Amino acid sequence: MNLKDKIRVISDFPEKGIRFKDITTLLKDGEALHYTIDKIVEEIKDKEFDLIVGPESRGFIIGTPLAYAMKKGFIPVRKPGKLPAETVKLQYDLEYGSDALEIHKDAIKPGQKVMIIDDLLATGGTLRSTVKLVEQLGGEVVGVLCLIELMYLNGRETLKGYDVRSLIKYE
Ligand SMILES: O=P(O)(O)OC[C@H]1O[C@H](OP(=O)(O)OP(=O)(O)O)[C@H](O)[C@@H]1O
Ligand SMILES: Nc1ncnc2[nH]cnc12
Repeated sequence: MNLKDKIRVISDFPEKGIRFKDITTLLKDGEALHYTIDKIVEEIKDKEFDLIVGPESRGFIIGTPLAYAMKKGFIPVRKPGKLPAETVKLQYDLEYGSDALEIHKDAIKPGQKVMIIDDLLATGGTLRSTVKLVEQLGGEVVGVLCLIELMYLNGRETLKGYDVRSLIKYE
């Protein structure tokens, strides 16, 4: 299956000049969704880790079924004000705009091994912040996996030294 064919590209959303990679067309296709999660499992099965961490909101969509398939716990990293217990917070820049992310302080025990998952790597701001939040709690990031990588934005430059993998690349 060619997963790129399942992704819809929408020009000038949410701003002029952005070519938005819309995964809802992949998600609504049961075969494609199943195949996607299986492919990610295959891609990271050489890694040993305790937890999967995913940023809101599309990181939840990919990260939770993956955690289920691999029998790992899932930790949500959320936009500010959403998590109910004590958190640590980080500000970051995006391809369009800026935002902040939070994680529960007690989500990860020092020394636990973490795989970070998201749907898409653009500038790398989101995943870089997610890495920092995990490390602030003493977690060890063993890898970063994104379904889609926008190569032209060089997001992996912000993640130098980490094992960054992606399934679908846009040049
Ligand atoms: O590499 P970056 O430049 O940080 O961009 C990538 C992030 O942008 C999108 O999320 P967004 O913040 O739009 O939130 P959403 O998942 O709730 O739509 C996408 O799901 C990634 O998390
Ligand atoms: N071009 C893009 N398409 C979809 N999601 C994104 N998040 C950041 N940039 C994006």
